[in-house]
Amino acid sequence: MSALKFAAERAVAIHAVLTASKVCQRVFTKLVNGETITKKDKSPVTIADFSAQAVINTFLHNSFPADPIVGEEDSKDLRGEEGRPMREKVLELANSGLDSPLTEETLIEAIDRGMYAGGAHGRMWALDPIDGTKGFLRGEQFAVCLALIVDGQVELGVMGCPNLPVDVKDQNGEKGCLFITVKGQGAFQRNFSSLTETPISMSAIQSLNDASFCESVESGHSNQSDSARIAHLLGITKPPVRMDSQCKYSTLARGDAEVYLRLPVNATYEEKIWDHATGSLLVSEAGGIVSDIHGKPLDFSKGRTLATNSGVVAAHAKIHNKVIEAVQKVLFPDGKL
Ligand SMILES: Nc1ncnc2c1ncn2[C@@H]1O[C@H](COP(=O)(O)OS(=O)(=O)O)[C@@H](OP(=O)(O)O)[C@H]1O
Ligand SMILES: [Mg+2]
Ligand SMILES: [Mg+2]
Ligand SMILES: [Mg+2]
Repeated sequence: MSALKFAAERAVAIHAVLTASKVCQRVFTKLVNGETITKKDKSPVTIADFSAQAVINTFLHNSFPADPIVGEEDSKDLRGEEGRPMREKVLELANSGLDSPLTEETLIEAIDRGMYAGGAHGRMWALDPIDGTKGFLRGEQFAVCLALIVDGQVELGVMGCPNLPVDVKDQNGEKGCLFITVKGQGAFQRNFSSLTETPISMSAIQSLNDASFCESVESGHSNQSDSARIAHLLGITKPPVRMDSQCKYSTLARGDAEVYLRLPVNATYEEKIWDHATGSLLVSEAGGIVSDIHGKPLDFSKGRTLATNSGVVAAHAKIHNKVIEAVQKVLFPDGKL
């Protein structure tokens, strides 16, 4: 019997994401105070974001040296005298997850291997070393997200969610979930503490009255007043589940919520491919449909951003159409785009 497609990539991605997730957990328990810097776009970045990107890029490079990587972070703020204090901490942390230690030079090289421009041809990895950095800093949800994209199609995704309860019904129980998906092979959940993978699928609710929807904690990332109006129109009565990061996608994929709305807050923001690659495949392999607010599939072939899409709407395949109709009614009441 031949091995399943992308078996080697799957194994490497699992090991890389799990190792990076544990590095992030170590950072959180040790610090975090005073270890944050802010990029020009005002988004926070911590020593954990850099260390996780260095660790994952190193694993990828060791196993698939020809594969380019589209990673969120770059080493600009770690360079020179100014960057020294942060660089030294990142080096120590990254090396805590690696068998062969990096030097300052190879650390910078590893991080900057994530600067690929993306595009429609060939293989590439998309990496968000910490998605939901704000959630990470608050001690809430964040996710380490890695995806393999081939010719513009997401083929594989692995997501580490260190703070996500293994069982939604036991919020104080064990935390730390790994989600794994390969196109055509389904979606799976594993606990950090166990090797057993369990298939997951979305819940097929009978009526939207029973549905719950997920959205960002940050109102600057998704328009929460529009989503409240859409929920009302759909007859959704439960309050929104506000959660940081791509944990929203895994929450849908394992059946804990039915709809994910990410509604543009301004006309110029382009969603980043690393913010959606892993999560969108998880949801579609678990029985859902992921599109933009117009019902158009997300197009990962346009470079580092989803330049031709606007927002995100994810829902069970049976109700996705209805959700898009409501989104359009609320966002474009005159039928004009
Ligand atoms: N204006 C705007 N609109 C939409 N999205 C934006 C915007 N600005 C930032 N970002 C990206 O949001 C990523 C965090 O995702 P979430 O909003 O789901 O989580 S959170 O509520 O911010 O914690 C966050 O990812 P990380 O930087 O990896 O945390 C950003 O890439
Ligand atoms: Mg960021
Ligand atoms: Mg992100
Ligand atoms: Mg990030």
